[in-house]
Amino acid sequence: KKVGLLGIPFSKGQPRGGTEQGPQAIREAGIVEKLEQLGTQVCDHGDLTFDYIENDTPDGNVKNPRTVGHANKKISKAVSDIIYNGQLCLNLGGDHSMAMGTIHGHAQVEPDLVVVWVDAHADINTPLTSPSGNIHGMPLSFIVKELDGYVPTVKGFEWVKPCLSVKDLVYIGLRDVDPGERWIIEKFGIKAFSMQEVDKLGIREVMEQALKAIDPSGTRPIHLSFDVDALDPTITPSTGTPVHGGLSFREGQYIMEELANTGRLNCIDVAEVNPSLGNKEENTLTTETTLEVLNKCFGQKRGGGFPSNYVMP
Ligand SMILES: N[C@@H](CC/C=C/[B-](O)(O)O)C(=O)O
Ligand SMILES: [Mn+2]
Ligand SMILES: [Mn+2]
Repeated sequence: KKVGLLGIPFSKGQPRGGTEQGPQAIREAGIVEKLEQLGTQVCDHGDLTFDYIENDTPDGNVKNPRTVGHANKKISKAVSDIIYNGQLCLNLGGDHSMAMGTIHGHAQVEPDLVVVWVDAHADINTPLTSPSGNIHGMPLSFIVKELDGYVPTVKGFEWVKPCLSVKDLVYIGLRDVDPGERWIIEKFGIKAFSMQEVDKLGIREVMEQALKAIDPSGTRPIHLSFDVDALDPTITPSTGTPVHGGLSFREGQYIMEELANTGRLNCIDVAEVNPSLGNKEENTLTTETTLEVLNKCFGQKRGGGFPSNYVMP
């Protein structure tokens, strides 16, 4: 499958500038070359450009609503087109508010998708439960059908059609979940493997149970939304909301290897890389770690490999 690469240089879902430099940092780390080395054809769709709405005052406590809403409408369209063209859509963010658009867009073409959300955070606060008003903590609440009655209309989001059921969502890596989010997870029985379950069960068992929970028949398209802050901050320091006790480099790679093995990864978000946070080596560490984890989605094997045309000298 060809990979359609889409840059989403966006930061208005949270207050720290810098995630708009995420796509460039991941590109400069060599993502295209790496994919091509793995024998994957890459169609680089470039970076989206966004309109910053003038005096975008908060709606309730929701910050930058029109700018974020408008951006995600554009993201949704762009992702729909890439998926419609049969490409594996690789979205380079940008803050995690982008996932409202990427999942919405993916679902327009593949409504039977399931979502694997790898993150320290649940990102399912509603505008009324959010402690910060930052939309990168709310993307799922706008698109989950069962939350329709709990999410007030927000200026700029009139276009959003809830497109995901709670039974088609699974979390891996949670360790900083707000009360409203925990209530939603329990009330709707959302499958959630926090770092406690990762420690208790081990990553192999977590992946087995996670995939069985959302896709027991092993047939559905998978949307991976990967927030780099799911990994331990010692290996991805340049991110806006770091939380200690994260996934190890090996656990991160294992998750991606197991998702790649399904052969049904159709859309991947890489969110919350913020090159403006941390120093040069922390930036390099963050993007190199991200690439080393991400390349396992595309067939990079820790056991090694050789090109199909390899001739032993
Ligand atoms: N739960 C917090 C933190 C949100 C974190 C968002 B992130 O996962 O995309 O980094 C909030 O709602 O403000
Ligand atoms: Mn996060
Ligand atoms: Mn997130």
